[in-house]
Amino acid sequence: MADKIKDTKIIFVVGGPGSGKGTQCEKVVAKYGYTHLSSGDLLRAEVASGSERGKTLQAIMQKGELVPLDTVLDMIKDAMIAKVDVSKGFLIDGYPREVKQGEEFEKKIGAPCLLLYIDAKGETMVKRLMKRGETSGRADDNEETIKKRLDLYYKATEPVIAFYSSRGIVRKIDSELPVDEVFGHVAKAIDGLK
Ligand SMILES: Nc1ncnc2c1ncn2[C@H]1C[C@H](O)[C@@H](COP(=O)(O)OP(=O)(O)O)O1
Ligand SMILES: [Mg+2]
Repeated sequence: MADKIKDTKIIFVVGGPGSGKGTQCEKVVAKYGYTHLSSGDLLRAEVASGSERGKTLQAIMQKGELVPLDTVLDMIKDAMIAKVDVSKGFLIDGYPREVKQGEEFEKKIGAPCLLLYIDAKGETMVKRLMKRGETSGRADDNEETIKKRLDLYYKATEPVIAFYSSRGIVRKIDSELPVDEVFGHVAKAIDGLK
């Protein structure tokens, strides 16, 4: 795993809930053929499977809390292993949620070459999530859980950005702009990779 991963780009996509991570990742997949792994989507798939593990996860996610570190990391790692032979790069969307998750990822998988920091204002994220909640069917897209997710984002995830900034791999993307303009900046950051 470690050997194969060495030649594959790993990009962390970090931002608050509703900032537009998933939207931008889809566009990166279309243009660059990277593999998009959303930690939230992986977890929701586990919930949908109806497994015992899924039931435990659902209760945690419904409260807007973080699921245990090892669970998410194992799921991401399995998904990466499944794709490593055919993948030009990996977009790790919504992970790390806290500095410790980043450290564990690097120990078990590898180092990111870029962190895309998808940045939107708190009020913008709430607005987008409330709108998404009308159709997403996501148990956590409701006002009460959104508030908890935002609080946790500011407390746990913003330190992740500071942590990787010191390494010089963070590109801050203004996600208040229209989707295509945001993507213009995302593409520039990816094109800048060696
Ligand atoms: N730049 C942008 N302008 C307007 N709406 C946007 C946007 N980026 C995303 N959205 C919309 C699409 C979704 O309904 C909602 C949340 O986007 P998302 O990609 O699902 O966010 P995330 O994956 O970060 O939670 O906001
Ligand atoms: Mg998402």
